[in-house]
Amino acid sequence: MIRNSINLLTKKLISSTSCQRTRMRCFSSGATNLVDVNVNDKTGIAVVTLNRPPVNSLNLELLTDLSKTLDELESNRSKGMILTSSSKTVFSAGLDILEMYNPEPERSKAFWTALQDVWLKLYGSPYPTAAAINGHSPAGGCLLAICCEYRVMVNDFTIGLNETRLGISAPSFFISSFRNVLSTREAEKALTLGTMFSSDEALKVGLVDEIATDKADSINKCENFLLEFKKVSSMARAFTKQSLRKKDLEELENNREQDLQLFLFAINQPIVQKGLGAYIQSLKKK
Ligand SMILES: CC/C=C\C/C=C\C/C=C\CC/C=C/CC(=O)SCCNC(=O)CCNC(=O)[C@H](O)C(C)(C)COP(=O)(O)OP(=O)(O)OC[C@H]1O[C@@H](n2cnc3c(N)ncnc32)[C@H](O)[C@@H]1OP(=O)(O)O
Repeated sequence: MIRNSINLLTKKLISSTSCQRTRMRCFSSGATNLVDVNVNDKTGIAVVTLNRPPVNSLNLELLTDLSKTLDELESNRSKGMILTSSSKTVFSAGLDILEMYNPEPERSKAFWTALQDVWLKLYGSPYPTAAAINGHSPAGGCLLAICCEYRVMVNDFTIGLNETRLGISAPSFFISSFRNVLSTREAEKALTLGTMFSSDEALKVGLVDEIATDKADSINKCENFLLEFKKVSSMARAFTKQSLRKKDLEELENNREQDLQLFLFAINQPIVQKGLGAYIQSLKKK
């Protein structure tokens, strides 16, 4: 994937004049409506909205749609992407726990592979990315946000990688993108404690970059961030970002099968199944 991106950057260099003239058109993410894409014709910035009520939990279908969307943005030479949610209170509840409970082997494999794909494409995207976090963002929800280069969070919600609170360790690619945002010290403290930060705490520690009053304000602030790149060569920008993230990206790319087997092994442990069952019940009893 990194090689593909570098090839793409080289092609961009060769045809940079015509690229700059290209204007992006609206497109849909595919057959379902789990991801809505809205491209601003004037700025070329795409607002990508997760749309899987009630809490945007990331199941195979949502991840597959998101992955396709990221492919389309890259092939359309997107000017930038803002990731947000159609829910009023939840950005994303993280991985769909039902994908891990009583797992069906082939589906679990496809599910984790789709998550790996999304992470590689979002974390390594050549176009600039920002998250308008308009609701709670635990675990896999936080993962999507930290893959982006900038985060604006609406007040009064929570965000964090809380896996240890659920009795598991965050997978290594979750950890590497978290450490890309926070200092190693802050990341270690938050990951081991499974801290869920309030919007204000997240701002203080640097997990988010700005606070917004509502969704529209968060999108507006993300857009302002992305528009700053108008002054910067898109190729130089993308190359710099990918160079900084290269080690993390290669770490997963070179160990995808091992990472998959670790996930399959973990979810197939009886003790994990028992814990997942209890957790699902606790969410339903709320
Ligand atoms: C838990 C994992 C344990 C073990 C796995 C073991 C090994 C696996 C190895 C590696 C993978 C590890 C990686 C994990 C990363 C993850 O992302 S795990 C998911 C973690 N997410 C959460 O813990 C969030 C749980 N949800 C909430 O806290 C709240 O729902 C939330 C604050 C997001 C919203 O609150 P609220 O608006 O009040 O909504 P409800 O709580 O009432 O929920 C509405 C319905 O949605 C269902 N639901 C909520 N979250 C999930 C989810 N993540 N997956 C599936 N379903 C979810 C909830 O049950 C309600 O359903 P109902 O309407 O009652 O049928």
